[in-house]
Amino acid sequence: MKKIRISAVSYTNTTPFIYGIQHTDFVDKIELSLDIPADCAQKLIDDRADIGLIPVAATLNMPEWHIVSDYCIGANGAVASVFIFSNCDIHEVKRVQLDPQSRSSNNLARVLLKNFWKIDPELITDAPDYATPSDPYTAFVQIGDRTFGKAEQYPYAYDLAEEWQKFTGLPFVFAAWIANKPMSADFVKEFNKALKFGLENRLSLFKVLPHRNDFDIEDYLLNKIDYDLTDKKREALFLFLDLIRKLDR
Ligand SMILES: C=C(O[C@@H]1C=C(C(=O)O)C=C[C@H]1O)C(=O)O
Repeated sequence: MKKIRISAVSYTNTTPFIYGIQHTDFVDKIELSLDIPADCAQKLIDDRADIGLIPVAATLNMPEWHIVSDYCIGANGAVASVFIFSNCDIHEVKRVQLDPQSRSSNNLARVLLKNFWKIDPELITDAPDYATPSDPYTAFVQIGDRTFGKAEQYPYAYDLAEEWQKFTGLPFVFAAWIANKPMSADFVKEFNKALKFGLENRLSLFKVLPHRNDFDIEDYLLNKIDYDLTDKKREALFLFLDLIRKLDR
């Protein structure tokens, strides 16, 4: 039988899922690749993968997509790894550099700038001085492991899941397991079982993950990343997609 091709995010927040996939029989049925979020999305769009843990914002560029799991990369309040880092208050920011690895959080930043903070700074993609702007009024979006330990290094660090919750009262979904074609109910059931196994064994995973003095990885994977794709998170996902569609209007 042809193996299902799965592309997952290469960040620490995905390691419980990878652990589950690699420690169950499910591993024999699939071909797994680890990619940055923007590439997970592109592989699914180009049909170089069948399922991806993809940034939800990328679904706006897909003619067909199906959520194939009860789990996601989400947060209920602060997520601790998605920020706008700035040297001045957000209301004084003149330019925002976007993160080349992100699709969801760049759009979340745009949604919040327009609708919550009600400001209109210039947005910069692929800045040559990305993440090290010398101009004090230039802030930057950053996601994933590269943010670990950085919140204390900047006078202003806006956690975008926390700001989204202040704005909407809702949790947030950054990435979900999405297929570009229908998957059988049996496959989905087995997939969920493997992911659940990984989540239930996070304590075993901590024994092999590298320890950091400047960031509490255990707290991050147990309490900050919220993996259940609940009804409230689905509501947030569709509201987010709607707000992105309205951005340029
Ligand atoms: C919370 C996070 O969610 C990530 C954010 C994404 C994005 O902004 O496109 C995509 C995948 C997620 O892994 C994170 O990695 O820090």
